[in-house]
Amino acid sequence: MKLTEIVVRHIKMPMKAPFTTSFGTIADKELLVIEAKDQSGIIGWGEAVAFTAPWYTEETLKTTWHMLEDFLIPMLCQRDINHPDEVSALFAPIRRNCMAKASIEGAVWDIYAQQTKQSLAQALGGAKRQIEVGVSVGIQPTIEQLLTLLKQHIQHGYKRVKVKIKPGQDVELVRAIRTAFPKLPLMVDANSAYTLADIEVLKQLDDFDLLMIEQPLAVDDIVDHAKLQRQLQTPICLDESITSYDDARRAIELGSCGIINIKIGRVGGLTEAKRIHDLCQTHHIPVWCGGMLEAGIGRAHNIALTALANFTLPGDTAGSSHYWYEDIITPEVTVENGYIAVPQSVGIGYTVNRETVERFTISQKVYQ
Ligand SMILES: O=C(O)CCC(=O)C1=CC=C[C@@H](O)[C@@H]1C(=O)O
Ligand SMILES: [Mg+2]
Repeated sequence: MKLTEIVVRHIKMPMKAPFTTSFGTIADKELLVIEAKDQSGIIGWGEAVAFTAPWYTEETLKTTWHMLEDFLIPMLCQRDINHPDEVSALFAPIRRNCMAKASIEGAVWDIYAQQTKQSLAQALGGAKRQIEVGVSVGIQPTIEQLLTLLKQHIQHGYKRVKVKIKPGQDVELVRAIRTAFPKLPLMVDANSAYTLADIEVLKQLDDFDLLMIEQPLAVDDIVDHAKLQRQLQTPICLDESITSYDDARRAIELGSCGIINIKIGRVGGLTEAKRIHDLCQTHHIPVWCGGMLEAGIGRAHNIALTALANFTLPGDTAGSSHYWYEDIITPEVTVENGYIAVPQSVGIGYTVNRETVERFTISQKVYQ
């Protein structure tokens, strides 16, 4: 395939409920929609998931667009590609900027799946017909509001719930949840809010039968994560620390985690996500698919990836209506009894609704 035209659209979508973390609140999600066309007219879709500020990783929506415009699109446009795996090899000389790379690589995978008349899940090697999903809950103003929300999610059938913790809002918060929901499959995400000095607090979390503790320590500290894991019974799940196959390899070798959260954007694309999945499978490390409050295109990519066998834990890919009044794909992603059906039609398996995308578009640019 040869990409002959790429359209980048900056869109802004109002969220049904703002998502609050210790770094701030996202009330409207801004993202880039990537539309790539090959020489035969097939269109593939990708989504750039970086936030507008660099608190989760160093990338932002603006840096993503800069990387696409000045480096990645010129490297890719008009070049002959036999398989999407070649894209990450082509981008290898560019350091990091994983979300920028993943956005356009995802569109190439979509085109490839259509060319080879497979669903994206099949093209990746995924055989699951349905995937188990959980939900991630942002910080709530009070514990009562959090418990009310959790009750709704449990009634909705989500297979597990993830809540945010930070120093001062941890042990007692988890105790309150456990008291209200003794059997709830529950995990916590700290987004790097702790250091090894907090080990006594983190050890107390072992009392609550948590599925895992996500990213307790610094992003670049797999050594301290290994020290912490040796003292905890609860598995550590790494999120921000894993941006590549090699990060995962080192973390596994050191014993820094028992579980890995794979986000396609964070690791630079579907090819790298699949490599990390395969590596973890070999080492008996279960994985699950993280979320970046994706619109429908990113959500479709997450679903396809999760169809791979070692995604044995429910991910954060909740249904479209959990986030959006209106998603940009038809049909929207729906969850039934905690499952999403993996589309079997060719490509991402959902149709991008151009009218909706245009309504949400702030600016756009065409590259040839
Ligand atoms: O997409 C979702 O619903 C999951 C969102 C989510 O939990 C996160 C998204 C981005 C940054 C974090 O706050 C958090 C995470 O770390 O996984
Ligand atoms: Mg996380």
